[in-house]
Amino acid sequence: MSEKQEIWTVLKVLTWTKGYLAQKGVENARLESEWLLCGVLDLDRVGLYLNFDKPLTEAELARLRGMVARRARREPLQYILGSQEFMGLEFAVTPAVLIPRHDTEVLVAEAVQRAADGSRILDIGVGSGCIAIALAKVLPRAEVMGVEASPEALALAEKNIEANAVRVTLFEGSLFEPFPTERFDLIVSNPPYIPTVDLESLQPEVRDFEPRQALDGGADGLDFYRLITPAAPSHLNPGGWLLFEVGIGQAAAVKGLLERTCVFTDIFTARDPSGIERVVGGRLA
Ligand SMILES: C[S@@+](CC[C@H](N)C(=O)[O-])C[C@H]1O[C@@H](n2cnc3c(N)ncnc32)[C@H](O)[C@@H]1O
Repeated sequence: MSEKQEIWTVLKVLTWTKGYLAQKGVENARLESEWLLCGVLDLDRVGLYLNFDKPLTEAELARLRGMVARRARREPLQYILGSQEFMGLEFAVTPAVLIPRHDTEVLVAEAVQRAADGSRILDIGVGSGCIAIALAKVLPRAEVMGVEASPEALALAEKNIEANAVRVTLFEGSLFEPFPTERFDLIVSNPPYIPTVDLESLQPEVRDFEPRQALDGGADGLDFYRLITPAAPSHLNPGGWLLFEVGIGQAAAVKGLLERTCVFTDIFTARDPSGIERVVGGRLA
């Protein structure tokens, strides 16, 4: 987009942006360009299509240029636009939190099936708050709590709780630290689970922008499952459930961790829409 007096219509900008982002290695460059333009013009995609002939103002072009430059550096679209949809809810996101993934909706769905409306629920590693907030929305009488080690993530999760008008209580700390004697009916966690050696080969959007603290699961990616699983029984009510999201190829190992405690029954795995075993859970006997 040069500075000279050219008329930059929505369609022309869209075509240019798509080509530029594709050249920079951005997948789905056309769709992402549409989302960026929607963000700048405050339109939905239908509105964008209906305004293909509309020229952008200088201010709109300047704003778009900034956003396109960020995306070309492979910053995730969601950080640029500042939000991500999850379970039909809107979540503010910043580089302080992992961007909620649709695969994580499987964990929420499995949790909802096992919770009662009055359940006491703990989400370990709340991040943006997507899991805890979705659970509180579906189970409005549940007592939902979340623990998070990052104060910046906690501050954002608080905003998302308010914006989604749910009741979730947050605690700063590591794993069960804020709850020495508390027991829950359901403990859920999508912990960091990327093996440390794999971090450098992640796509740039993840490797260079999402928080390490949300990704690094230790040498084999299983550190958090090893910490949480043996500690969970003393924080669960009898019959209470422990449910994890797991990374690709980790389900068998995490299932093994639950089995080795000898106190979990009804151990199960659940697949995401791509057929990958994404959730592992068990019930305290
Ligand atoms: C994979 S992210 C999941 C975030 C969110 N629950 C989601 O599903 O999108 C893991 C989260 O755990 C947090 N975390 C890392 N170590 C922790 C610890 N020791 N105690 C509590 N939270 C921790 C990270 O800061 C991050 O927000």
